[in-house]
Amino acid sequence: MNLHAPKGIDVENWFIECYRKYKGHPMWILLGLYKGNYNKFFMAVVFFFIKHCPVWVLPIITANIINDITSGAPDAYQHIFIEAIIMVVLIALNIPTNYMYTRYKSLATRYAETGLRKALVRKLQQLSISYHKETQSGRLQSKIMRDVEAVETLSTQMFLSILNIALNIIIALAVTISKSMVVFVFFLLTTPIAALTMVFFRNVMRRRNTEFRKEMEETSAKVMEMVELIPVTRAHALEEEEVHKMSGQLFAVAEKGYKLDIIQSLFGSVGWAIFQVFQVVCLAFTGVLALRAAIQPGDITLYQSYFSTIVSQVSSLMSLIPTIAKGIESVNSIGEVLLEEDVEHNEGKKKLAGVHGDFCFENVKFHYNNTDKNVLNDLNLTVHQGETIALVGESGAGKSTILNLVIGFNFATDGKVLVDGEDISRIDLRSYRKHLAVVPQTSILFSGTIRDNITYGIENVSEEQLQEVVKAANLTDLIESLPKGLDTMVGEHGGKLSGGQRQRISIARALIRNPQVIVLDEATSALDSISEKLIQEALNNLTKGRTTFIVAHRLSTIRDADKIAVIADGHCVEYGTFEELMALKGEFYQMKSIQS
Ligand SMILES: Nc1ncnc2c1ncn2[C@@H]1O[C@H](COP(=O)(O)OP(=O)(O)OP(=O)(O)O)[C@@H](O)[C@H]1O
Repeated sequence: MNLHAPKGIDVENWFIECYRKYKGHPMWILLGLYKGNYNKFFMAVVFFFIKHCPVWVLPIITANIINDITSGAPDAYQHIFIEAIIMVVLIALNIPTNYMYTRYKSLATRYAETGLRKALVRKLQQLSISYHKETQSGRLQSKIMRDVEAVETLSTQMFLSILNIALNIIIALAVTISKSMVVFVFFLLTTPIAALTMVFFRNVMRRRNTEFRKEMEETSAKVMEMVELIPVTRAHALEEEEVHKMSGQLFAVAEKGYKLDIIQSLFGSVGWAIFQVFQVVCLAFTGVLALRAAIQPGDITLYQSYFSTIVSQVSSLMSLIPTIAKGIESVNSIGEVLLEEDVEHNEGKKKLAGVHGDFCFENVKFHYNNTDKNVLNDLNLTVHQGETIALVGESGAGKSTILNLVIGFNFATDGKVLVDGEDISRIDLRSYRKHLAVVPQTSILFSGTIRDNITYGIENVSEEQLQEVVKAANLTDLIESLPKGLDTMVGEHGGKLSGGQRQRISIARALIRNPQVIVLDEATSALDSISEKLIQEALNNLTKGRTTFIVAHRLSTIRDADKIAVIADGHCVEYGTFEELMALKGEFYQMKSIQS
């Protein structure tokens, strides 16, 4: 395939620059997206012109042939023969030129489409985690797929459909002017009325169609709900009531459908009839002109055909308006992401060759962007290399927020978080995170094999290394019980595995990176004692000798931790070992008593 980047252009950066440069001018942006591809568009236009020739030439040749017949000239046979040959050649040319037209058009638009999607994908990878938390993933997905497609449609409409329409109209009018000024004026007067009438009827039908579609969508949602509710309905013996409720909805759809059928048939036939009446008026008008010898009889078919072309092209042009509006909306919607400034900046910051694992929170204050309320308030905490610190506290106390500061997803709004004495906000986070592993509360697996999920992002992992990690994460029994072992597909989001198994794969993923720092948000879901033991052993292997931050829920984790920090009101209210805090008989002691 010849789908390659235009020479000398860094497409992804250019797209962002283009959006910045032409902000607020979607049509310029649209043009800019095709930089480097204009020659392909030009070629597409040339081939389009050739391929489309028969449409314009056929009415002329038909008229000429009729005129030849009616004139009874001696060389009429010869003329008919030559004109037929010209027509056949033009028709035959349509096949190769159509191929060339599609090829050039597709190469230009598909490349821009892919480039735009790639620029969006890269931008999503750069945007801050806060941005992603605040933005619905469905909306972002729709921008990458649907909006880019709408932009592609818009380009095709703007550069080719409109060109097609314009050429059709211009050529029809030009030929008409060259042959008869009277018919040209007739066209000018009647076409707008005919086209507007057609658009009016088309729009009414489209509106009715939309209403019907919405009713259908609502019905389908209700059917889904009914099916999901069947066990509850059955348990309460409410089957008849449900059938009654559903049948009301089904009749409502049927009624809307009936009205739609009637209106469509009525408006469809009225629209058709009006158009035909205009055609008849045109026929009668040109017929009278032919009778008065103002035009040749054969030209009647030519004008009939051009009149029909012009009216349908003008109404198509009007129908394009909603698609164009939707496309412009999509150009802007993509810009919202490409121009978003909430990105992680690493350029020029200190790159870390290694991480020792000492952390220090100095008077850290933190509030989320969308609120002024401090979640962390003068938090002070020191964690030494190799220590495991368990963060405990009530729900909403700020434990996960602390983990986010350790990962560098968020930064202190006041105070400092130091990593090996270096302010984390001055560190190139990509270099820092190479030495960090995160085990989230809900293990995130992707559809692929267990092996892919464990080695995610790491190349050249030896089989011995992998086996070691599998053993340390307590996965040996699970892997051996599967016919395909490590190469078993885990299903979408690891759906074929249990929660405990997914968690151990997450732990193995962390282990294989051999990190110096571990960030662990323990799962809150209850596990049976065997599962809990397997995970605890795996965790012990993982955290050994590494600085570990744990949001702890399990008694065993809290006991094993080197230090426990009790978080309340945004700061650390108690700090010490399990025994020390129990002896203190303070907040931690109370929490433990309630849990017990
Ligand atoms: N993105 C956000 N925007 C605004 N407020 C947030 C955001 N994320 C968390 N918060 C708020 O910050 C506070 C601390 O949340 P955090 O998730 O750190 O608590 P937690 O101690 O981890 O709670 P849990 O144990 O329930 O997970 C809560 O009041 C929460 O509502």
